[in-house]
This record gives sequence, C-alpha cells and structure tokens, in this order.
Amino acid sequence: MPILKVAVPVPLPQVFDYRAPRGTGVRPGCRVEVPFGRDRRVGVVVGHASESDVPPGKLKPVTAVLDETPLVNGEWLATLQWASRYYQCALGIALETALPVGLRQAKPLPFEGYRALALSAHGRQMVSDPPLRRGSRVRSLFERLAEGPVTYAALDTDLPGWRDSATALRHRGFIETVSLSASAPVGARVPGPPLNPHQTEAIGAVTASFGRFQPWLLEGVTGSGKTEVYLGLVEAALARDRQALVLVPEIGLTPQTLRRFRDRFGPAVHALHSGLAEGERSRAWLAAARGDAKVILGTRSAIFAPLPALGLIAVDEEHDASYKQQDGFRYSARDLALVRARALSIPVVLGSATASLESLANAESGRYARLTLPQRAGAAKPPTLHIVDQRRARLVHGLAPELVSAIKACVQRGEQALIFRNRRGYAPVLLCHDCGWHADCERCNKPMTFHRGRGRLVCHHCEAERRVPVQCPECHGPALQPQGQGTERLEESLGELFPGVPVIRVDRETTRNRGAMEALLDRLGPHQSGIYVGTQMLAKGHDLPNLTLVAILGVDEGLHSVDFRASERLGQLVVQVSGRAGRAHKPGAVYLQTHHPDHALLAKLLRGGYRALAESLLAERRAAELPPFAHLALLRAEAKDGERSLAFLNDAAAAARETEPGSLDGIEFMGPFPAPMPLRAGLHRFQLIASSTDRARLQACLPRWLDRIRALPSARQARWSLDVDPIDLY
Ligand SMILES: Nc1ncnc2c1ncn2[C@@H]1O[C@H](COP(=O)(O)OP(=O)(O)OP(=O)(O)O)[C@@H](O)[C@H]1O
Ligand SMILES: [Zn+2]
Repeated sequence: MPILKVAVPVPLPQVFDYRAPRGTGVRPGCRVEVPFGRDRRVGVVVGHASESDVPPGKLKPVTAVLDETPLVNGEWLATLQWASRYYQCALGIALETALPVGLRQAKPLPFEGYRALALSAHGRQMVSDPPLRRGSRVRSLFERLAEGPVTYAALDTDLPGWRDSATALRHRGFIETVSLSASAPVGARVPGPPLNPHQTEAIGAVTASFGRFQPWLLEGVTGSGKTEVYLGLVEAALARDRQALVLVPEIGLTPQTLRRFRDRFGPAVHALHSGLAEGERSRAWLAAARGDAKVILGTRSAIFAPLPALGLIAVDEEHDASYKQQDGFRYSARDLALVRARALSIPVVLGSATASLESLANAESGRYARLTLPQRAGAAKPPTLHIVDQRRARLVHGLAPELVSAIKACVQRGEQALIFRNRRGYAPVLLCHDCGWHADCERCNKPMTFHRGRGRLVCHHCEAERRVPVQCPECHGPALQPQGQGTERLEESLGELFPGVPVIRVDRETTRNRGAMEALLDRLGPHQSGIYVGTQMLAKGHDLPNLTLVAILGVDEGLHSVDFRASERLGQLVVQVSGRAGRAHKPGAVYLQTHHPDHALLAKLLRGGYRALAESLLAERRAAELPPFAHLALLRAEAKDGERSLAFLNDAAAAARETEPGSLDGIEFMGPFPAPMPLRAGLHRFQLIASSTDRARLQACLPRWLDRIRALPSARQARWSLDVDPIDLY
C-alpha cells in the first residue's frame, strides 16, 4: 500500500504516515490536507514508503491533495529537516516557522499577481534588429513585447495562439515570464554609480565563483558601498538566469532599501518579511517558488523562501543579532545561508563593517575567502573619533559642555547631528529625593522607565505598566525626580538648548506606525540643519548626506555587562553608529561620552578601529574556550517557584551524566546558575550550559540528552527550552 510521509505543523518531532490517494502520484514537496486528532491540518509530503509502523486499519487517508506540482523542492525539504535536527526543534514547529500562514490552510492559493511575458535582458539587446522572420507570428509577439511586458490575459485576447510563439522565443532566451502587480513599476532600470576598483574587484571575485560553494566575507567599512556590491552581484546572477536572495537585518528592510533594489531591477524584486500582510507574504513566497521572483529581499525568515533557481545568497550586516530567532525554532538565518549555499553549490556573501567574531574566525582559518572595501565610496572620508570624559564635567541636561559646543557649531554650519542613546522613555529611573525609594517592577526586580508623555511607568523587560505616582509611596514626600536621560528627555532638552532647530526623535514609540520611520527621516531636507535623537533604530543602514556629527551617550552600561559577547556588541554598535557621520562630501566627527575614557575597549577602538578590537577579543575567546572556539547549547528554565527551575536543571545535569559512558567525552557542563536576568515577568530563571570545542560531539550528544530530559518528572514543573548556538545569555 503506498504511504505518504507527511510533515505536519504541530509541536511534535516525527513525520506522520497517511494512506496515499489512489491513482495519483503525490510528489514530495506537495501540500496535502490530513486528518490530525479531531482536526484537519495542512502538511507537506516529505517522502514515500511502502510500509508503516501504524497498523493498516488505523492508517488514515489523506483528505485532499492541494498541489499538483511540488511547492518546495528537495533542497528546501532537506534544509528544513537538517535545521530541525541541528537546532533540536520538532520538525512540525520548524515547518510552522518556515511556511507562511496563508499556505497552511486548505484554501485556494492567494492571488499571484498577473502573469505576464517580457523581453529578457538578452531579448532587449535584439530589439533594433531581431533575428526573426518578418511577418511571422513569433516576430509579432516579439515586437509587441518590445513595447513592454504584456499579461497573459491581454495576449489571449490580442494574439490568439501566442503560446507556441512564446515557447519558441523562450527557447532562444529572448523572453521571460514575470509577475505584474498593480503597485510595482515595470522594467525600471536606474543605473548605479560607476564602481570603484575595490567594488569591481569584489564583484569580479564572487562572480568567478558562481556555480560552486564558496563563502565570502565582505568586510567593508561603513559607507564603503557594500550595497552596490550586492546590487552588482544580483545583476550578475540575473544575467545567468538565476535567482538571488539578499537578507537584511530586521530594521534594515526599509522602503529606502527596497526602492534601491526596485530602481535597479524593477518588479522582479519581492520583499519578504514578517511585517507583510499574510496574503502578500504568501504571494511573494509563491512567486519565489515559481521562479517569478528573481530577487528576494528579506529578513530572517526569508531564508526559508523556496528558490528553485537560486544562484547567490548575500547576508548584509551578517553580525546582526536579528538573524537568530530567539524563541520556538531558534535558527540562525546567517548560518542556514551557508547550509543552503553548500547544498546548492553557490556562493554566499556575508557582508559587514563589523563582522562577527564567528565569521572573522572562519575567515582566518581559511574557510571563508576575504574581500575588503577599505575606504568609503566616492569622496567621503572616515569620521574622526573623540572621547569626551564626563567624570568632572558639569553636564548640561546630561551633555558635557564640549559636546554641547560641538552640536551648536554643527547646526550653525547648517548641518545635522545625531544623538544616540539606547534608552527610550524619559528617564530610566524615577527616584524619591527624600527617602531614596525608586519605582521598581516587582515582576522583574528592575527599575521601571518613566515615560513622561504617556504619564506611565513602563518595565522594559516585561512591558508591565503603571500610572506615575503623584507622591512617594513610601514617605509620601512630593520630591519624585527623574534620574538619567532617555530619548524622550533628550528631545526635550535639545529643544531647550537649541531653540528653532528641529529635533527629531526616532525610537520604538515614534515609529510605531507603518512608514513613520521614513517620514521622520524625510522631515529634514538634504540641506537643512537639525538634530536626530534616537535609539539603535538609527544605528545602521541610513544614508543621510548632511549628517556630520554623531554623539554616543550611555555606552558605560555596555562596559560592565556579564555576557561574554557584550564587548563585541558594544564595539559593533559604536562603529555602526559612528558610520552614520560624514557619508557624503562633508567630513564627520564622532563624540563618545563616557565615565571610563581609559577603558581598554575604547582605547583599542580609538587606536586600531574594529579590526584591532576584534583581534584582541578573538584572542580572549580562544584563551577562555568561548565561541567561536567552542560551541554551546544553553538549557534555560523558568518557573514562578525558583526551586522548581533549579531542581529541573539539576535533574537535567544528572541526566547528562547518566548517558552512555564515553558519549560525553569532550563536553563540559556548566551550571546550573541564575540567568543574567534572574527574575523576569515574575519567573525565576536559571540556565545550564553544555560546551564543547568539537561541534560534532556536542551535536551527537544533544538528542539523547533531550530524550532523557523530556522524560524527567521535573520537566513538567518548569518552562524550559534548549538554544543551540545561543547568541544571548540573557
Ligand atoms: N562607486 C561609488 N561611487 C560613488 N558613490 C557610491 C559608490 N558606491 C556607493 N556609493 C554611495 O555611497 C553611499 C554608501 O553606499 P552603501 O549604502 O552601498 O554603503 P554600505 O557599505 O552598504 O554602508 P553601511 O554599511 O554603512 O550602511 C551611498 O550613498 C551610495 O550611493
Ligand atoms: Zn517587569
């Protein structure tokens, strides 16, 4: 009896067996509707079998076959299965993450845009004198398409029998099928700037590796024109009739970025990110699966786009933490980009001005080939960096006088300044001046942030909110005072310090609505002076030509974090924020205000830039056997009753020791110990780390260890999860 193996989006690790419908050969990659418990679910066929462990009487039949041809191919299924094993995540959950919601329902496929024919790049070269017999039907179709893309529907009415002619033209590579949507401009091709020699060299090197697996680390200082390199590579992929996937960080996929790609490649560019409406997301996904979407520009989850003709993957700002999913299916899109590239024998380009230590180590060991853009593109120069010692300075609204004068001079020159402070709200603490009481979140044991405009105290760890008390709840004194500066307060102070100068705040509160960020960044014209104040939303990707001064406040918190990645993160942030200054013709300056002007990290950045800092951090990691020189799996547990999470992790550690002798050689278990944030949202949190310098050994032990963990009675007393290659210890 033919049996279908079906992956079903439910939190269970196995695939399920169903009886195949009679007479039809349902291929792997097709979606089917199957009975599941009392419900029906839409799953994906991953394979066939002739026998099942389920007794024939109990084997249920597939209720409907939803796709005649596979929606995803073997490479896609293999990647998903690999990822589910590697990240120790149930295949069903992985599938749920990878498949758009719209395709998990047994409904007709969403509207796919208008299918249309268009001349290919090759065809367009023939327009003046096509090698086609005059008066032939093939020639008439060609001439019609030379005027622009035409939908199938229009061709059906205008040129009956066009399909045979289309086949002939397609064979000669003169035409292609495109998808026209109402909003996308058609065939736009704005040429980019002439490339500089470094860009040309990078594009040449990667292009020469088309058709084989080759990872590239593209290290380009901020403003060096990395995006132009991606655009050039995408163009080269398209010329070979291949698809290209470009991943950008969560906050990097702005309309500005999308416009840059659409200007170059027209409607063949499809965006894919979690902010899309479900219908749009499914449509882009399907366009990718059919090969109509030639360029996919997306965030983390776009790594799961099915791309049958994929020729190139680029990962921009590869160090960005948003490539790692932090719950459920905890995959790294950057790392999966390498897995897919290897499976498809294609190059993958990881680009950054501040590459992750993981990627730098891979480049040093020779696994990745290195490309460098050492200078800013065009005429721009790197910004100068000044450290402002705030220890003895008399601060004005939290700003050192030296900094205030620099901002003043900047706006008087008619230029723009960016004040970076990674703290939204008015003030991080609300303190009673009489008795020392301050507003804490009881569920997190951390100060609540004072949001003055909303009149609320908000916990930034669990989002708990309360009204601002009018007097101190302890001593009933009236002297409640905001301590420290958040972006909201800085906006107010800068307005007072520089009357008449526009001050624009960019943080999560002011950019809540769709398009708000763009609107804020468009408020100042390219020749207007003004001040931006904001959080890390302003840190990267933006290209503001009149911005010449960047001030960085409050980095000191990052100098004292317990996370071993804190220094790497801080270095990246400082360099990225600094990179916003002086990107066009005018020179830029960066002011870093700190209580620790002599801190080793800042000294290294100042003297040798990110490269020097990264090298010394790598040496420290090597000595301490920390990633990238060791591989980690982090078991987190949390419960209302702290004893329960601790008891569970103690049992889990014991379970590890009980696994077969020898299987734990080379694996070290650390903990359990309290999480860096030991209490959050009322839950007590602990963690246990498994670490090995040998990735394969760690991988081999995890499934058996997890089986034992799942069987522990204490596993039902706490909420727990396993994070393979964690990037945050929080
Ligand atoms: N060859 C070139 N000649 C002139 N200008 C260029 C060239 N390449 C890029 N530019 C311009 O330089 C600016 C920075 O380029 P781009 O945004 O590609 O840099 P990037 O390396 O991606 O920057 P970042 O990582 O800092 O966001 C843009 O305004 C871009 O149009
Ligand atoms: Zn809280």
